[in-house]
Amino acid sequence: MKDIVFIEGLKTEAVIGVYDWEKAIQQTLVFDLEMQHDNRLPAATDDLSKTLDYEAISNFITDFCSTNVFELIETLAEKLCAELIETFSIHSITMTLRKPGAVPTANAVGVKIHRQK
Ligand SMILES: Nc1nc2c(c(=O)[nH]1)N=C([C@H](O)[C@@H](O)CO)CN2
Repeated sequence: MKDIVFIEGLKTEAVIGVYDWEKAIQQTLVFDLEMQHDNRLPAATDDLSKTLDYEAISNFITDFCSTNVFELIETLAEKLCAELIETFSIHSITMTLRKPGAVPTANAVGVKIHRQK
């Protein structure tokens, strides 16, 4: 089963970073998510409650980022994936997390993880 629900380019603000100056500011993070989900049941029933609600998940991510402080983006990605899997009963997630301001000479830096229930 290869169906997915995805979220692309979700921008959030977070206090994140290893250096002291980073602990006093908000920085932009950008998320891409691919979540495995059998889309046949929601399609057959036309019922939002049978699918992964990308709006609810986006709001959850935004809220998580604004209420948690970490040094590494690895830690944020790991803990957020665990919470999403538990809260929304997600079978598996591939999460790409970019920190656009971190290395001005790079197009993008970040992490990509895949986690399963
Ligand atoms: N693999 C990582 N490398 C770095 C991280 C990180 O979270 N994961 N963080 C930093 C600093 O916080 C950086 O973003 C400041 O510009 C450096 N390397």
